[in-house]
Amino acid sequence: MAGMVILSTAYGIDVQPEDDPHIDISVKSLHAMACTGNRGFYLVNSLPFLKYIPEFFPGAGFKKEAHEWYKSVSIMPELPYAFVKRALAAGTAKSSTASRVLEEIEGAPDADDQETNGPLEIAHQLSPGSAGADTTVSALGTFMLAMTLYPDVQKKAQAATDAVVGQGRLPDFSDNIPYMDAVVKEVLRWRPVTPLALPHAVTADDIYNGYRIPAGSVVVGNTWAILHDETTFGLNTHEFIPEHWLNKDGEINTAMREPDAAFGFGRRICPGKDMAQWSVWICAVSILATLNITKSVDKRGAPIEPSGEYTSGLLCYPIPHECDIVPRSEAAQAVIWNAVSD
Ligand code: HEM
Repeated sequence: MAGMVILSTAYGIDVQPEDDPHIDISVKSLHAMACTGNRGFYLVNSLPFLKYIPEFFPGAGFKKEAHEWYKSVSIMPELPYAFVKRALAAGTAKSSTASRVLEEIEGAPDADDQETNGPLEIAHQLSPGSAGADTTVSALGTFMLAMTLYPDVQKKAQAATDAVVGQGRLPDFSDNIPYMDAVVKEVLRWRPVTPLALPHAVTADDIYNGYRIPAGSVVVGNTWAILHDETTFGLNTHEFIPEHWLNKDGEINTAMREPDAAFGFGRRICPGKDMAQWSVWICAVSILATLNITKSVDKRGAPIEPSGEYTSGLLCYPIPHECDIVPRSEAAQAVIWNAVSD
């Protein structure tokens, strides 16, 4: 779903339900980024001369991986770019970010300037749209985990949703449900998708807390620490508590420090952050309006506890867990059937 929304908005691509080449290549590339994005994950990050050792050398397995991953990461921007170019030429392109950018560039006076508008450069600038797919999937996985582990939060969120939406329809973006806004923010805070954000480089010499940071140094924003800081969020930051984001009137507290820390920092902050939060919001609120999520039970009737474990890397995903998902009522079931048959 996340990949479909992003590829359709960014490139006007209708994703195939199965074995879609754009999704496949994004999954492979994002896996590569997840494995390599954290600074220091590979020894070659700290000892750059290691990149010159031959591939057959003991301990040089990273070079083989790099070769494989390089292929997917290079194709990822080119594939959807070629799709849009073909569609524009054939007059079949749907309106998308890429089609609009390309049309604009083609009409510009310096359209032939390969230095600034080379196809690959454009493709690379557009490509990170795929960055949103896996990150959104991870956040939705965390949402399902939180709902399984925190039934009281689930009930509260359902009550808040019912009070606005009622029983006979699915929620939509016009529904103002601050508690659900807080649930989404808490999903991104409790288990941030990129706990160490993305490494940045310092552009000019700097001094911070008495430490000299020369230009060019790599700095890593500790998203996890920022989002678990009790001086900002109050107590129990290791628990899933949407109230961390609410003021005493039950509205989103707009005075929070670094409310978007889950999306990185500075000029390179995630440009898809609004789309991401609204994508997670509409999924979460639609799920809670119609379905109950509970822990599965084993043969003896004992609840199966989710491990709560995550993968490690640049992007972290919850390890899949068992849970039971059932319609909340016959009315909810009818709403689901109507939505599916539309
Ligand atoms: C829950 C979902 C998401 C999370 C947690 C997330 C998080 C991040 C983070 C931490 C960064 C690095 C920022 C930095 O360097 O400081 C980033 C970059 C980026 N994200 Fe997202 N993201 C999400 C969804 C999306 C979506 C939906 C899109 C696009 C539709 C998107 C597009 C991008 C792009 C293009 C960049 C690179 C920006 C740059 O380097 O200038 N992301 N994201």
